[in-house]
Amino acid sequence: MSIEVRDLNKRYGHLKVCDNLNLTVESGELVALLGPSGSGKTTLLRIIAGLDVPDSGQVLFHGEDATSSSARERRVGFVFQHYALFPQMNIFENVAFGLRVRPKDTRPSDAQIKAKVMELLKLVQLDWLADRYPHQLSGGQRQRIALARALAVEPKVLLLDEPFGALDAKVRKELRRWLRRLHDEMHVTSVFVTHDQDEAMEVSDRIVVMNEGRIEQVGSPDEVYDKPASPFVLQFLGDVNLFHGRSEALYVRPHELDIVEHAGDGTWSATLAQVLTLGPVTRLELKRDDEGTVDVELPRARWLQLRDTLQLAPGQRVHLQPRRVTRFSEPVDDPAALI
Ligand SMILES: Nc1ncnc2c1ncn2[C@@H]1O[C@H](COP(=O)(O)OP(=O)(O)OP(=O)(O)O)[C@@H](O)[C@H]1O
Repeated sequence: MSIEVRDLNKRYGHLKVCDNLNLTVESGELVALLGPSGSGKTTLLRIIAGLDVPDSGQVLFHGEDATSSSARERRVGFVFQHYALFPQMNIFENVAFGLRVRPKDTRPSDAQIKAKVMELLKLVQLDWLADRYPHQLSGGQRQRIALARALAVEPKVLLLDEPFGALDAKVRKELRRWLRRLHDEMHVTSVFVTHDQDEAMEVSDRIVVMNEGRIEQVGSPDEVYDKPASPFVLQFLGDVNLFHGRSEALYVRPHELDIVEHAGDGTWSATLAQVLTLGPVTRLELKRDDEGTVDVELPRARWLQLRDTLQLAPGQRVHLQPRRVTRFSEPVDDPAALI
């Protein structure tokens, strides 16, 4: 089931939350809506779901106008950040719920419901928890059950709003990989809201980067990272150093800078201020002559080699060689304000 959004607009008072959005999600794709808080991701997701009505524009499901059809008619499944499982029902009944409340003529038999629920619980690898109650599960397990429950009614489209937002970093990471694998097995067209660029990069086929109600760029994780369409995208997808050229802004990511022994064409000079070891990576903070700072990230082995050969220590002058520079002609006054 493909999804198409055409010329979509939505305002809350004076605030344009969806500003003429156009987007196509292909059948079977997993797409992330990525952007800072307030950029309109959830509103767009809710409009796709049929939970919110746009001021103008259309939502098409499989080429057919669905703008005025209800969430139920659209057959979408949801998973939210704080998905409330029914506390008084055990896990089996939570997953079975959507099937049990179907009208009589389309409701499966008890045996069919049992088979379907157990199949889904196996799919999310939690069939051994069928008799437990939600409060007896960890947060990560609850989100997996929430997903099984959403899938029970065989949705044509799966919509996930920060589904792992409330979980700790390690569990989030595990669930991301797990969601990717699950999607590869199921191929349900899925749209996934996140403000976490690593999550979007790791899970999705394509990323839609949003900012202030507009779509800044749509592309594969590699495309948006390697060929950002705007300074906003570049800065939102990771740390970056900004240098001002004559008529352009030059951006270099910390890991795209190296330290070299001699000044040369295209090198910059700065003073080493701090050295921080972050596992396999060493992060250097340097002071520029214009009072700004530059961050450099080196593999730890490279740092140790440089430190020993160049006798590097805080206070020392060093030469920086960028491996890659991204240029935008628009000068940006305050890049921090964009994030
Ligand atoms: N029902 C509403 N009434 C008024 N304003 C709203 C309503 N829903 C959302 N907004 C505003 O619209 C803007 C976009 O909200 P939305 O939830 O879509 O953003 P988001 O990108 O999902 O942000 P977050 O990551 O914080 O959830 C915000 O400024 C929000 O305050």
